[in-house]
Amino acid sequence: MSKATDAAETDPQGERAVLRTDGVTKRFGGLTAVDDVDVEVQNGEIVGLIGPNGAGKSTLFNCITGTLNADEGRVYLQGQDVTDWPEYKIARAGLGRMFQETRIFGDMTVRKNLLLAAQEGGASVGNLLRRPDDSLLARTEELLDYVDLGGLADTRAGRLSFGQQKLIEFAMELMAEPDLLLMDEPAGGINPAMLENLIQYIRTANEDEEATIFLIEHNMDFVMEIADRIYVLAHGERIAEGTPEEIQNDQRVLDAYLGRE
Ligand SMILES: Nc1ncnc2c1ncn2[C@@H]1O[C@H](COP(=O)(O)OP(=O)(O)OP(=O)(O)O)[C@@H](O)[C@H]1O
Repeated sequence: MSKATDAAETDPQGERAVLRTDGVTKRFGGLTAVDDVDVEVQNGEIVGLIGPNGAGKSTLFNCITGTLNADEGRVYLQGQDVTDWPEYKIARAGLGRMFQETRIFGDMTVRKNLLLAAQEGGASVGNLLRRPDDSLLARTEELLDYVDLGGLADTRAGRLSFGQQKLIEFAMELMAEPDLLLMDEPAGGINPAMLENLIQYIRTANEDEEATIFLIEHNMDFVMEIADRIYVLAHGERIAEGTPEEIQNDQRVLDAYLGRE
């Protein structure tokens, strides 16, 4: 491969960013669901993505993961241009995604679910080779302890509550040691009493596991408490970026939520 080709496949600007999108645009027929959006997530950050219903948040996530092809713009993961890569290859390059619904195997034990996740995750193929089985099992226990579910390793996953299943799913994602974890409404459907715990679990993973996290969230209290920085989309456009405090005091954001644009 020539030097020139190499250069074209790397991020010309944000080498330090785990994720950078440059002018990502996605249209569905006449509707521009994501309009020229730039976002950047640095290593170790927890970044929120908010906006009213239909703002384009999920579509932007889908363009990042390769579930959808952007019509315009580029997506860089760890400085590498992954825009035209298939979804599985982007996942293997270190991008994890946690959906609102869980993908747990209900008939299997919690431990088995975690071990399977380690095998599935792209980065973890290498991990499996590097890690002896014992250490993979130890890792399972460690992650279950993180989310205070250590006692449930031998329980059938289908017997757990929705909130517990979400925590298992979170632990499953961490098994693959992603460079970046995209989370789709982690607080959705979680019992309000458990929300503080969830914030703590995500923070611990961020600090101890160096998990970099980009999350869509409708629960404002939750996202304001957990995020280092927040991006706001409305009608596909990025209308604001800043700390939770800046975002809460941004008139454009208030207007967008009140439908006053
Ligand atoms: N596959 C699709 N085909 C046609 N239109 C779509 C498709 N996916 C999304 N849209 C439209 O694109 C716009 C953005 O949708 P998207 O789901 O990305 O918004 P969102 O911010 O995630 O919304 P919500 O918070 O309600 O989940 C909406 O108007 C939606 O109807």
